[in-house]
Amino acid sequence: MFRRRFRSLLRQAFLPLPRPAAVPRNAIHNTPPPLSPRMANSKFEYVRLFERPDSLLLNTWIVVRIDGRGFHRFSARHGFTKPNDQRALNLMNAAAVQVVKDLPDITIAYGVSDEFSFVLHRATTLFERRESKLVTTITSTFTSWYMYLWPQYFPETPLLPPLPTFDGRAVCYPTEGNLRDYMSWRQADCHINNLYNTTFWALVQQGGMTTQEAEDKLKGTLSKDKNEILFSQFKINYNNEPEYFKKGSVVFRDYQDFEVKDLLPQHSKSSTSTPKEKSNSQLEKGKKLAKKTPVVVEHVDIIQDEFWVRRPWILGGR
Ligand SMILES: Nc1nc2c(ncn2[C@@H]2O[C@H](COP(=O)(O)OP(=O)(O)OP(=O)(O)O)[C@@H](O)[C@H]2O)c(=O)[nH]1
Ligand SMILES: [Mg+2]
Ligand SMILES: [Mg+2]
Repeated sequence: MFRRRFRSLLRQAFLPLPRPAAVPRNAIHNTPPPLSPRMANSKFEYVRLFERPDSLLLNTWIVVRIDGRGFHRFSARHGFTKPNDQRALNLMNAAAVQVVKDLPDITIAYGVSDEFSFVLHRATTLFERRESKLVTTITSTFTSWYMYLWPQYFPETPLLPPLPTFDGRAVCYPTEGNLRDYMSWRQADCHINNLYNTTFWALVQQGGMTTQEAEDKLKGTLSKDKNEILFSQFKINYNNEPEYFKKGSVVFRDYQDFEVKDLLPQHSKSSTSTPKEKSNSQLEKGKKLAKKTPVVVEHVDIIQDEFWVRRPWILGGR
């Protein structure tokens, strides 16, 4: 009796693991599968089983951030002025405006240096929220426009290889608070880098230091120290530096007040305050309105509440 049970346990322990249902034998052994009515197109179609679904989590804010590849070298090769090249920043902004115009689901974008973050509304269903499709579309649309618009912004400077390319990534933020913190993080980074770069290049260009000497001087300094160096040595009041450089660039649709009511969720008159589902015609109307609304670029604070409170459609629409 005991021996029989022991044998059966032993048998069970060595039973082969069940094969995962989704991966057919032919996918592993590279032999053509038997044709089934569902795979009637060609014997090769089974290779689709290797593709993985990559839809981003529902009901989360999607941020696609693109960043220039090797722009340290690219900017030197094309003679960008230091620390900020107005033409280069204008070109980045112009390309970003085209991306926002092309994709109405982008509610806001923020750019600094060689990067841009594009925010897709948490309700978006664009490309079924497929990560690779969103990231590659936004990145390549931006890159194409950057190349196309180059001569307008650098009429005297031909574009030289290696041509500009951008990488892209998507991150989902589950709450409005997380998204606001992300945007604040990028803008705070802009301020920190700009203060550093402004002081660094003042020491080099006006103070006659080598880049190594300037780097050594700034090592371990705080913001107030850099402000002090700028003011005492170069009579530069950092607060008076252009907002463009201090705040970066915020790109968004500038709706008029009377249009905003069409964009925000309507609350039903019943006791519950759940927003009503929008009908298809309302959604279409919203899309049309988005298409004809000007996309603007501003250099304003997005860390404090004011920007968001004054533009409720950015986070509240849909
Ligand atoms: N002179 C000048 N350089 C700029 C300007 N904007 C961006 N850059 C350069 O672009 C670089 C962007 O930094 P990163 O994105 O961290 O570095 P990267 O060289 O692009 O390298 P990867 O992004 O890792 O490929 C800066 O360090 C600058 O060298 C500008 O307005 N003027
Ligand atoms: Mg870069
Ligand atoms: Mg960068």
